[in-house]
Amino acid sequence: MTTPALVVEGLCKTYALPDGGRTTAVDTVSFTVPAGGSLGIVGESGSGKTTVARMLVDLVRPDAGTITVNGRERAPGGRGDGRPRGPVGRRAERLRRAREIQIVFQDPYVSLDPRLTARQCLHGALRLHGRHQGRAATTRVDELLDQVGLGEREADARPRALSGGQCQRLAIARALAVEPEVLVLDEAVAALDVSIQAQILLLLAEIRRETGVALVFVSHDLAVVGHVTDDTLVMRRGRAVETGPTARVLDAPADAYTRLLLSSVPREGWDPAETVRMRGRLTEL
Ligand SMILES: Nc1ncnc2c1ncn2[C@@H]1O[C@H](COP(=O)(O)OP(=O)(O)OP(=O)(O)O)[C@@H](O)[C@H]1O
Repeated sequence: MTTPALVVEGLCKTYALPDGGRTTAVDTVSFTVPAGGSLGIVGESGSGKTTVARMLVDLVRPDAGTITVNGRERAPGGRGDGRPRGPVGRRAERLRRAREIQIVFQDPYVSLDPRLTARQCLHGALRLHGRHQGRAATTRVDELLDQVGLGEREADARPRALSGGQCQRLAIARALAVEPEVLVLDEAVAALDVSIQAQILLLLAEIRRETGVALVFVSHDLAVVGHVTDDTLVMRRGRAVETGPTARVLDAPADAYTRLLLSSVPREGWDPAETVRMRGRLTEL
């Protein structure tokens, strides 16, 4: 059997509250993404999706649990194998971990450097990770631009001269420049028009096929997750309430909360009052 791209076991996170108490954001969440697989993490606002995504890329330190990429366990907080390191060693370890898992956020205008053209941004990522140099780097940048569908004009434009969809393509190319094992997309199409969303979703499916990168797709939008993932994990109040093949979870949800999420999506003959009633029954549980 091939080693899974990502194994997450018993991930927990609580945050301090101003009154001195703590709130549980993520409670014992576990999942596996096979090599080249794609997992959707869905749930309403506040269910803990972003906290999971941020723990995967070292932006939030888990209280407990393990994250294993391609059979190699990531120690919490980027400590690597636990050996003492100087600043150079710590930087090398940080970069090594970044090459395992990359993330694309909702707002590319915030995550991209406004001073750099698309081409400069990609050259910078290759240089930082020592991926390619000289002519090989130029060729690789052209390949990446082509892979995400950015042309000559966009290549020499800065983010403010690009549309939201083009910026998101650039953010995806920058993540791919690092050749990660796992790509996390945190609400990566949420801010885009529906037609642009569709283009980015198709692009991600193509990239997965071509590169074999495993995807973790965090979204509040069940329709989006339905298009790009093999498996879906549903989160409620920090816990995984249901997980399984996406088609099964969306067509025959086993959990009442998943049924509520599905019933909240407007469609022909939709009855919002029934959704409100379902929510009322669920909060009593
Ligand atoms: N830095 C923080 N300090 C305190 N509480 C936090 C912090 N970050 C998140 N939380 C709380 O943790 C819970 C989970 O938040 P999280 O952002 O992970 O949820 P989410 O499902 O991604 O929601 P959204 O889609 O709105 O981003 C929420 O109750 C939130 O208020």
